[in-house]
Amino acid sequence: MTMATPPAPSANSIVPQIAPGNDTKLWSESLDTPGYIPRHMKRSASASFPILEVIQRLLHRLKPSGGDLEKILALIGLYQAVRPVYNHLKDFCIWAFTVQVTIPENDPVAKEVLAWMGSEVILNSRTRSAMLVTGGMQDPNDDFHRRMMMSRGPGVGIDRVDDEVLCLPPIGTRLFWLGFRPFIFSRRGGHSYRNNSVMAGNLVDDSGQLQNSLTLMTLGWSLKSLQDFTELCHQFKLENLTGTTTVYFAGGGQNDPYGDGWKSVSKAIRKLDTIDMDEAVKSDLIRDAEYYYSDQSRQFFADCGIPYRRGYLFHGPPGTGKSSFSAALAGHLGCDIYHINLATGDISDGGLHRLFLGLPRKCIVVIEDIDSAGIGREHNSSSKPPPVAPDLTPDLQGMLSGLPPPPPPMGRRRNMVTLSGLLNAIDGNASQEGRLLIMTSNNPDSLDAALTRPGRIDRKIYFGNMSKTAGKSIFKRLIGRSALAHDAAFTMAQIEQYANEFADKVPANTFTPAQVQNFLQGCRGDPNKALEEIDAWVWENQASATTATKHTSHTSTSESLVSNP
Ligand SMILES: Nc1ncnc2c1ncn2[C@@H]1O[C@H](COP(=O)(O)OP(=O)(O)OP(=O)(O)O)[C@@H](O)[C@H]1O
Repeated sequence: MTMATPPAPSANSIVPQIAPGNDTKLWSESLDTPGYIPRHMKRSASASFPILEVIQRLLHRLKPSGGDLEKILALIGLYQAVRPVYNHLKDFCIWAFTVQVTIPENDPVAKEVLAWMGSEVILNSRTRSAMLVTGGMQDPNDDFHRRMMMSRGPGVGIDRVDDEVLCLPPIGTRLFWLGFRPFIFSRRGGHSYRNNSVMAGNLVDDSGQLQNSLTLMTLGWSLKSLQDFTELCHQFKLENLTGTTTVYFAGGGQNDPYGDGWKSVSKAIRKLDTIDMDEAVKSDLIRDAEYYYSDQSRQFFADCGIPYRRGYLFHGPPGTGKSSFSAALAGHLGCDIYHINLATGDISDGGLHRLFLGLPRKCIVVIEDIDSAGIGREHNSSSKPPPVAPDLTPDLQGMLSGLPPPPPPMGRRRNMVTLSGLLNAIDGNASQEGRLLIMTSNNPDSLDAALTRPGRIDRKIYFGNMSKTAGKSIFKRLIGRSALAHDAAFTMAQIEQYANEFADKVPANTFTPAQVQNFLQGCRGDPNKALEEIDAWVWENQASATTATKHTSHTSTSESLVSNP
């Protein structure tokens, strides 16, 4: 009798794997159990979601009985039912008992709020998160920026003197108190541009929330307390930012497709006495600007119903101090300066209008090199159409004269701002009042008369080449000061004499202050080197300077188109 032996399993045959410690019966039972998850799948799920592992272990330890499970499920159900009620109640309370304001982050007010929050809340409390912003240190003696630096933060020992590291509130929400009043500050970031719409130049996401913005909320029924808070932030900036001017540049470019933001940087104030120009013209202009911002003048504009605006045109060769004087004037008046460069070609009419809408009431706006922005006479609808070939038939001539203007030459971008767009932005009905507009130009004759008419431009000031007096003063500033500070061999009287000699050697009204400044910088504070090398420098540069400035060889002059009221 032979016993039938079961065939030995071959290496390729499929044999059910039995987990160690389980017998075959258990294995086959569990396979039939509804909802059973094989162990290897559990393991890979736990590896992907470690939280599942934690929950599984917790449940295993608690071993909830059927009753406990019911209670847990009931609690979850209750939470789900109560949550919408709670949300509605919360929304109602917010609506009924609080006031809030939203400020786009590119608005100057937002910068003031962020600076106050950074200094008074973030650095003054046991904060656990902050946003650090690095920028070039403009003035190492600037007290405000040192106060805002991380070195002052609790427990942080960074003491950087080369770079400025500002500590600002991070994205998120923060509660703080001003006296007995609670405030909620929220800072919202931005997402991709793709799914956003634009509202008044700002990005809005799908839920209607303004991106890159700040929201301030407090208890009450009137916005007064929030207005008071923004005023406090403004005062804080004025008190702490003494010695600096905030310079804003119109955004625009690949990273800012709407081109409507202001980017800012803090700079040490340039003093007016470092600008060399005709003293009479300079002081007349300063008096005019001071008067414009006086209460008396404000009242005059209001009483007469005249829009409260003033405009200057600074013209003259490049490097004669137009931009430098504008910056110094802003520092003198204690206001910020806003630069717009239309020649870059990436600001549209709409973008320019929004830029002007975002200006504060007291500021200086500089539209640089307005002639090179391509908004000349050719854009004026009243200007003559370009001549068409006389040998064409009258029909063809008529067709050609109606064609749009030809594309700009290769390498030059077509300007996106039109003359009417510019005029509308600077003094249209919706345009902001209170600003002092300065247009700078190297070639004012090419400007459209509409742009420079009285009311838009109230004063034209010519910035010319360097006079003898200016030559003396620039020598004393760039060479004399440093020589006196570092070399005891020099006396004031000697420097005065050297300055006179230097001024005599540089032909008057021939070179721009920028050219002479460049030469003197190369002398590294050495008066003897400056006097030794100036003759050769003049000889080398005079020919080109004379050709370039043949028509512009006189110092600053002022033409008052409209006298100040
Ligand atoms: N009148 C001046 N007094 C003192 N410094 C001057 C003067 N003019 C020019 N400079 C110096 O020359 C440099 C260029 O000056 P700035 O940019 O103000 O000239 P600009 O007339 O505005 O030139 P552009 O027309 O090219 O904008 C600056 O560093 C400035 O310090």
